[in-house]
Amino acid sequence: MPSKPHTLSALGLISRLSRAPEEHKGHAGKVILVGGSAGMAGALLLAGNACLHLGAGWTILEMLDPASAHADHEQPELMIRLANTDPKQSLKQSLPDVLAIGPGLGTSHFATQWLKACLESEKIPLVIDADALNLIADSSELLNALQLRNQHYPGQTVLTPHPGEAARLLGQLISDIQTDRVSAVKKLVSLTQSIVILKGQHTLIAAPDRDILQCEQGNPGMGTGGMGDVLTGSISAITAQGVRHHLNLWEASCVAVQLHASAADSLMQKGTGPIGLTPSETIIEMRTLLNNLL
Ligand SMILES: NC(=O)C1=CN([C@@H]2O[C@H](COP(=O)(O)OP(=O)(O)OC[C@H]3O[C@@H](n4cnc5c(N)ncnc54)[C@H](OP(=O)(O)O)[C@@H]3O)[C@@H](O)[C@H]2O)[C@@H](O)CC1
Ligand SMILES: Nc1ncnc2c1ncn2[C@@H]1O[C@H](COP(=O)(O)OP(=O)(O)O)[C@@H](O)[C@H]1O
Repeated sequence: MPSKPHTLSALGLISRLSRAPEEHKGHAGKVILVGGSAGMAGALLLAGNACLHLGAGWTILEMLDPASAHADHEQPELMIRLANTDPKQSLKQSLPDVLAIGPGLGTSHFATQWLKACLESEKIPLVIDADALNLIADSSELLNALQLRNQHYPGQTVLTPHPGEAARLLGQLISDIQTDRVSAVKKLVSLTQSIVILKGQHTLIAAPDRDILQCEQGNPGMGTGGMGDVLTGSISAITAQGVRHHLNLWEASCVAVQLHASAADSLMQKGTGPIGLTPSETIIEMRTLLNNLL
């Protein structure tokens, strides 16, 4: 991998998501997103809303918090259910095209069981975010399971750490990560053998045997809780459509990162931000940009 990253330029791939007249929801794929423990249901709802608005055929939320596991009247399209106490069995029955775990997941024993089941799941794309990354940082058993998954199914797992999560994974300080982000993303790839999206200003995307790419879009208006959850839902939706529209997880991740940051820039140009720019507004702007680029 060269030390100077190339510029991310992935929006041209969006035309592959164009829909033929006969297509139905089965062609857009089924996504299961796991997270939403007590007090953090919003994180999973944001990821779910992004997934729905970016085009997944079915969006299913496995919500860990019983008090939040009910239909959302604002967004009844989301299939929200209480996370099953037998995650392995649940995943076997649901047959998702894409799995994502982390937004608002927490670090409970139940959260760990779900993460284990996701890491041991069959060969489907897996997005790992937020607390799921923190759990891996704290457990050599989970890290081994992640490495093993990548040995069996290379290119099927993407991690989306912000600098805080990256620091925990590498056992470094956030300041070390930010001083040399290219070196940090290389270390994360080497440690996990995954596709890695190191978020923050000038997000980096890297993977084994690929050039490192740097996103030139984005702005500090994106510094609002929930913005990363939107990215997780977006990667999942684009990957799910990619299964039948010839976009792999790497390509879908590149598209989602650039679309996410470009939507935030577009909103800022219109005066919706940087101050007060919300993740929910960003989802709707991403949908508009995506449809304009088909
Ligand atoms: N509506 C909801 O329910 C929401 C729920 N959420 C859920 O909350 C859970 C906790 O997740 P979290 O990310 O808020 O806290 P955490 O992992 O402790 O890291 C924060 C620290 O990391 C750093 N840092 C981050 N970005 C950085 C950057 N660009 N550049 C540099 N540093 C950066 C920074 O450290 P500092 O610089 O302050 O030392 C910051 O303080 C998780 O499950 C999540 O899904 C959220 O999604 C929000 C919406
Ligand atoms: N100054 C910035 N410039 C560009 N992008 C930013 C900036 N600050 C935050 N972002 C982006 O916003 C998102 C924040 O994600 P994250 O920290 O995981 O949020 P949360 O955990 O609250 O959902 C990431 O995509 C990150 O790249």
